[in-house]
Amino acid sequence: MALHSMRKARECWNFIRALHQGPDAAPVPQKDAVKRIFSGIQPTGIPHLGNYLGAIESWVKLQDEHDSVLYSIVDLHSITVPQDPAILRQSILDMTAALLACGINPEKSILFQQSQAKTAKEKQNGTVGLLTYPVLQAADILLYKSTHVPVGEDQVQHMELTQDLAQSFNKKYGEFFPVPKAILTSMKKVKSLRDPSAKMSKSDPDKLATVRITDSPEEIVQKFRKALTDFTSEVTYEPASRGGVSNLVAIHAAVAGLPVEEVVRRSAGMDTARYKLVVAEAVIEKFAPIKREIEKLKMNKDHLEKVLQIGSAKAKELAYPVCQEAKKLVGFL
Ligand SMILES: Nc1ncnc2c1ncn2[C@@H]1O[C@H](COP(=O)(O)OC(=O)[C@@H](N)Cc2c[nH]c3ccccc23)[C@@H](O)[C@H]1O
Repeated sequence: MALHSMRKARECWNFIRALHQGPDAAPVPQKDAVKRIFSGIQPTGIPHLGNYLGAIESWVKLQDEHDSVLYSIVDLHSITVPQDPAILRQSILDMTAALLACGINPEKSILFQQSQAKTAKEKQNGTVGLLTYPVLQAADILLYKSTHVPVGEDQVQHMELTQDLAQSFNKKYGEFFPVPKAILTSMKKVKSLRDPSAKMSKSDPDKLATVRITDSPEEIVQKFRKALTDFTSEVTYEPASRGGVSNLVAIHAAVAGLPVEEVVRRSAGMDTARYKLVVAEAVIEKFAPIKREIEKLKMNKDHLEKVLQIGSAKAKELAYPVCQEAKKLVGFL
């Protein structure tokens, strides 16, 4: 999300807030609410290492640890750039297959399609929330009274706006929305393989920068072989001064499930050229079963559609009373 859009959204919110200035309700301290986990991913393209280590892997753990967990395939967010309808439709199913293959279990969490889980009434009320990306994201989160949002570092600004919106609403109408907290993993910012100062991203024009879950072993080896490091051949973990090799160490530790120190210890005496192949091998091993499962799931379109239909209906059920109560508080109902 470009910074200027973020600023615009904040300006927009301040404007809305100014319009609504009236006698403020007394601030009520937040109670310990039931925990509700919520997160989302855009259906554009195959998830990459950053999505996986920064978000999806922790989503899988969280569904085991908490009772109320929702994951949204945020198709409404994806149309901020032009999308071919047939490709978008397919991408939503592909993302469903990828998330299921990564371990998202619809018995443990609600996996749903954002556009299908908006209540009918809300659609008619089409607000600024549907027009500005960060405000729509805040609406996603607040609509389910979410308390915790597992995301990568790039979403922190959006979380701050969401917190602002929740607090402002509560200040005016009394405690209603929990102020949601971001949950960040140790891999909150997986770096580009070609530029360790930038995050790994789906839209990177340099195809070698981003490792996708479904890349072939050959592609993965090629991408790591070409990963930008420095002129020191030793493998160390010094993110501030050796961003490239440290990113490889962090990825290696995460996919192998080992502490960074252990990974560094095991690579003693190895040069970075050889180490890149070790990391590539670890990533190939991690993604191989997921890749196989994606291929299997993609053959069963009916199943994928069913999962989304059921998930979207459940999400809608949770959203409806929140939406109604919010409308009552505001005076729409
Ligand atoms: N290089 C990286 N390193 C670590 N984590 C990363 C990296 N790249 C991506 N991520 C994380 O992956 C998740 C999905 O990314 P999206 O860009 O689809 O994510 C997005 O575009 C959101 N705006 C989607 C969204 C819409 N509504 C929401 C409500 C709650 C949470 C998220 C959403 C994210 O957690 C993202 O932080």
